[in-house]
Order: sequence, then structure tokens, then C-alpha cells
Amino acid sequence: MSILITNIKQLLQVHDSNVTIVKGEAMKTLPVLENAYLYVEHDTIIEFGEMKDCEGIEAETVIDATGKIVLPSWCDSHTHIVYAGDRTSEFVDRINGLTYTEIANKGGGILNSAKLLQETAEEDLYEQSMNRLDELIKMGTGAFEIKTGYGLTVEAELKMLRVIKRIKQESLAKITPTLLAAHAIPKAYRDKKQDYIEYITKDLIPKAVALNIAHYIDVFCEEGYFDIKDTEAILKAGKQYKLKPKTHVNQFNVLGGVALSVKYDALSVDHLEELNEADIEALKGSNTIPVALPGCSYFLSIPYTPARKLIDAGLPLAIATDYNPGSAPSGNMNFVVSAACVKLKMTPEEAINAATINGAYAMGISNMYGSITRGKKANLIITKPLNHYSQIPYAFAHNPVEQVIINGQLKDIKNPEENFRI
Ligand SMILES: N=CN[C@@H](CCC(=O)O)C(=O)O
Ligand SMILES: [Zn+2]
Repeated sequence: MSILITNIKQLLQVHDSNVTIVKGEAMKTLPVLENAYLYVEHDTIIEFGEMKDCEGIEAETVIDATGKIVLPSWCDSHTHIVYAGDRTSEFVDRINGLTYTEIANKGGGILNSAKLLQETAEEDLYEQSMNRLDELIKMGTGAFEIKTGYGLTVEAELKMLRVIKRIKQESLAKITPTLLAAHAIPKAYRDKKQDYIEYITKDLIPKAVALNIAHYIDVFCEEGYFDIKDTEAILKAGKQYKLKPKTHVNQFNVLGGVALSVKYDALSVDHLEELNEADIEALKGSNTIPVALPGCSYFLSIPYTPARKLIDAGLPLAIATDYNPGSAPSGNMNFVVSAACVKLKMTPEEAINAATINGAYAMGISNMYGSITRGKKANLIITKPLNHYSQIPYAFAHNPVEQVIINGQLKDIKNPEENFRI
């Protein structure tokens, strides 16, 4: 199978030599080739260049992209796509004045989703999750991190892992599984949190590792959930099994989770709606990438991650959806890219870098995903006709995507019969 895309108005994120992350000032640069072509064979980007050098290249499928923009598919490095049902009633409670924390303290929130997930059959959970994923592939996302964390029992967490494994095997998208071992404290352990930590470290982690699905470990380090001591115990247990951290930190309070995550060589620290100088200092010189989740800030009306402070300090930044039923019930990366510009004051170049190559870095896959580089996987967005790539974030809540190529396969997103499964 070979595909040649011709007359591309702007080909974005083009790199002759492989890049795996962009940081600080460099995020302002988005390499663009005007009037370009791109040639794909099987699942791989083979060649690209200016149209004047395209002569003689033949392919089974030729796409004329006159007036259109081609870019690497979005890389969404933080999702909770595997969940059951929804939390619409809590949404209405919040409109009527309750806060996310008040709802959680009443036994709602994550515990609500955990109860639903525990009661949902594995097959049903798979179908619900796969449908969400298919919808998002149509919106241009080609790689997803997916977390567990709505199980809260060994049995239900393993069920989530098996569902994620099946999605990984059956979807054309690239999937990175994360064991969110410690997401909330179940009711039964409310007054004996230490017992729950032991349950996670001694029972859940070894059993999850035995399935050999997740290579990352996550903890919700937050007041009312897991404090610094708890988080360290869980990251330490994960380390024994070579699970690298990707943590939820600083969503509502600064507890020191950033420095702790860096100490355990985290791949990413996510949320950071609250951030202090010590956090920024801890990140400098580390291999840990901060990840902002503007959809969560939007939905919960909480502060936006101070992206400027991070980028202006020379750090890298990724953006992701945090798609989940409680704090961000949308997996639309086009919206996230727009919100990054409007609310985080990132330039379109910075936002697109954050949603492609840096998103891939935050999943540990940027050697093969996130840029237009020879040898990398062909996960691509072909937009509708646009004047300039800045229109992607500018026209917020519009869908700029016309076609996607996922794992080298051309997909017509307007065709309701189209499917994204292997
Ligand atoms: N903050 C913790 N976890 C999710 C929300 C989970 C939920 O409310 O169901 C998040 O990243 O926002
Ligand atoms: Zn999350």
C-alpha cells in the first residue's frame, strides 16, 4: 500500500533528522514546507519535499491536497477513555453551585465512576471505550495514552487493563497504557488509607505487572486523595517493577508532587494548574515533561496551567485532553490546541508542537510518532481547505479535519461506514 499526497499547501512539523522533544524558545518554531508532497508506504513516512521534486513518484493512491494542510496526527498523552456511563448529574450539580471537591467528598466523583465500572461487563466497557476512541480518531488523534484508575479493586483494575490491551490490539491508533494505581480512596478504606496503600503496593501492582500491559504508573497526588508520603510509597513500589511514573500533580494544591515525580524520573507531570517556583526549578535539567490539560480547567472553571512560565523558563510543554467523565468529558484535541492559544497564551506554533511531538514524548513514543520525519509512522491529518495553520486554533470548536491517515491507512471520516479497527 502506498499513498502520495500532492500540492500540500503547508506540511507541518517537518524534520529531516529525528526530533523527540522541543523545549522553551524552540517551541516557537514549527518547521513548515509550503507547496509540498508526502509519500507513505505501508505504515511509514518514506519521503517528502517540495512539489517541484515530486516528479516520477508513483503510488497506488494519490491525494490532491490543494489548499489543505497536512500535519502529524495529534498525540493525546493523558486520557481516561476507558470508563463506564457518564457523570451528567454531577455536571448539573456543579452548575447549581457544588464544587468538584464537594461532590467528591459526598462520595461522588471518581468513586461514582468506579462503582459503575465495577458493575459493567468487560465486553460492554470495551465497546463503550472503543466507540469513544473511533470518534476521536476522526477528529485527528492518532496516539492515545489510556489510564486505568476507575477500578479501585484489583479485580476491576485488571479488567480495565485487559480492555486497554484489547483496544491496543484492535485499534489502528497507537495506545500507551498506564496503571493509575492510586486514583481515589474507596469508601471501605476511608478510615484506613494505609491498608489501601498496602493493597496497591503488595497486591495490585504485582498482579498488574504480571499482565505485562502497562509500563507507566500514575498516582493522583492531591489533598483528600494521596499525599506525598503515599505517592512516594506507590512510586517506589512501581519502580521495583520498572514502572515509570506519569503523575497527576498540582491540580488543586501544591504538595511537592512535582519534585517527588522528578526524583523518581517521571516521564511526565500532568495538570499543574497550581505551580510555584520550586516546581519549575525541580523540572529544570530533568527528563520530565510538564503536561497541561486545558479542557479540565475549562470544564471545572479552575485556573489554567501557567504555560508561559514553564516555556519561558526553557522547559518543554505538552498539552492533552484528560478525557474522563468527571473533569473533562471531551477528547477533542482540536479544542485543546485552541484553548492552549486562547487561555494558556501559547502561540499556534507552540500549541501544535505541544500537541504533536511533545505529546508523543509524554507517552515515550516520540522516536516513532509526532513529526513528519522519514521512517516515522504515518499517522497524519489532512485538513479541510485552510488559509494558514493558525486557523486550526483560531476557529475554535470547528473541526478542521477532512481525512486522516492512521497507521498508513487512508480514512474518509465523512463516511459513516468507515472503521478504525485492524
Ligand atoms: N484528577 C484526577 N483524575 C481525573 C479526574 C477523574 C474524575 O473526576 O473522574 C483528572 O485528571 O482530572
Ligand atoms: Zn487525568
